[in-house]
Amino acid sequence: MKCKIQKSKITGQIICPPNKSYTHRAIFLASLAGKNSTVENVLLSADTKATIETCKKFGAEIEIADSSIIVKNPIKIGTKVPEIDTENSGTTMRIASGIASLYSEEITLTGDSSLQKRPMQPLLDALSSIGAQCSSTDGKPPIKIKGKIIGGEVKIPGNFSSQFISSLLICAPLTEKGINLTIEGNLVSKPYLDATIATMRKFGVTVQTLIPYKRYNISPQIYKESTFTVPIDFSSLALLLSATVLNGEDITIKGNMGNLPQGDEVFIDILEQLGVQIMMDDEQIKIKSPEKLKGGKFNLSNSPDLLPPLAILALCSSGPIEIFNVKHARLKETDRIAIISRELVKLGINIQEKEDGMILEASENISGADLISEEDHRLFMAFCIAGMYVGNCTVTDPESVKVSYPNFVEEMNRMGAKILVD
Ligand SMILES: O=C(O)C1=C[C@@H](OP(=O)(O)O)[C@@H](O)[C@H](O)C1
Ligand SMILES: C=C(OP(=O)(O)O)C(=O)O
Repeated sequence: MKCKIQKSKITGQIICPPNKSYTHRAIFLASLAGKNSTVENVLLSADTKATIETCKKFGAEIEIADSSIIVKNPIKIGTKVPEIDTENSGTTMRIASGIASLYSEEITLTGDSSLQKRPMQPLLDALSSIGAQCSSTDGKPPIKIKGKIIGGEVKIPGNFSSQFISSLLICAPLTEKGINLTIEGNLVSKPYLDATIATMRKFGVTVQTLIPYKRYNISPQIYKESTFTVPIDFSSLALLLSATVLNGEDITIKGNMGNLPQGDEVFIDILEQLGVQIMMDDEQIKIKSPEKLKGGKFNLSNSPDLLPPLAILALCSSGPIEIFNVKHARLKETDRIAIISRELVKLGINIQEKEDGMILEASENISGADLISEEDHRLFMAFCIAGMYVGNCTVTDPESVKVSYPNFVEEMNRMGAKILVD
């Protein structure tokens, strides 16, 4: 499928969707805690439904009521678990692998064709070092894990994905000895580790930070019942803000900002650096954009999901936008550095692709094109927003939005966008 996009302006109010990363974490931890643990304001999307289904396969009994989920009975470690399919969700696959290693029976975890290209080996090596038997084809899903891990000293490289470390942190308290974790080299996507630790704390488990982003100790503990409220998603907010900069007239974005760590909050600073004025409080955000942005250099090591919404802002920048330190964006649903470089050039943006990022500068000749989003939700949404600015575009794979922002197209059209799904 693809959609046709005409030049269009959006206006009015929009509610930012709930956070995907916190929804995943809270569902897993509520499922480990049980006893009517509740997650409120959940994001119900394909990825988070994959997490709910995964927890059910681990034996949890979960009820969905409007925008909440309630865990009636917890994950039963030790029961027979059927094959788990985490579909397109890297977060589900990585966190579920840690939980699977707590079982003595072999568990198979698989995913869709995109997930089958994403790395797992560093996590499998770490789990193997404390007693799991793991196998895979080429270090990628499908994988088989047979525990059970007993805990102890674990080392893991930090330069692929913070999700491996989140996975180890989450299963650590349920091991016999607990885990002493050392992260080797520079850790990418650091704020996601803070998000994991903050969620664990809300479910009654303490992580002892010996050296931030380097060494952690987690003693044996149990997850306690809790009620967790999910804040808005700053990665989705970044897309809405880019849409507002490029195409917005008097937009108010609403939602509970919360006070939990979210690395993608840095998009607000990035916009300010580009020359945008921000007016925000705990419940809403409005912006005022200049005719042309200033351009600048941006380190996205801690916030790789900002790459698509930032890259499209080159369309209205007078100076170049340079993005660096985000090589790990090549390991997402697609190689986002390669696909953005390949596609945005079709609109008339000059792009210099680098191993760890890119430099983008709009040419004099911006014009519509047929963009291929390779079924990557963040690329689809960013390309649509670019299409609304440029006009006369088509973008493939509108159904991919189900992963993180299921009503994105409807919401944009409600506000005045002209996105026609074929
Ligand atoms: O833990 C998480 O919720 C996530 C961590 C990040 O991945 P990496 O740590 O692999 O960079 C991010 O890109 C992803 O969208 C969600
Ligand atoms: C990379 C992403 O998620 P995941 O790793 O969970 O697939 C994303 O949402 O951009």
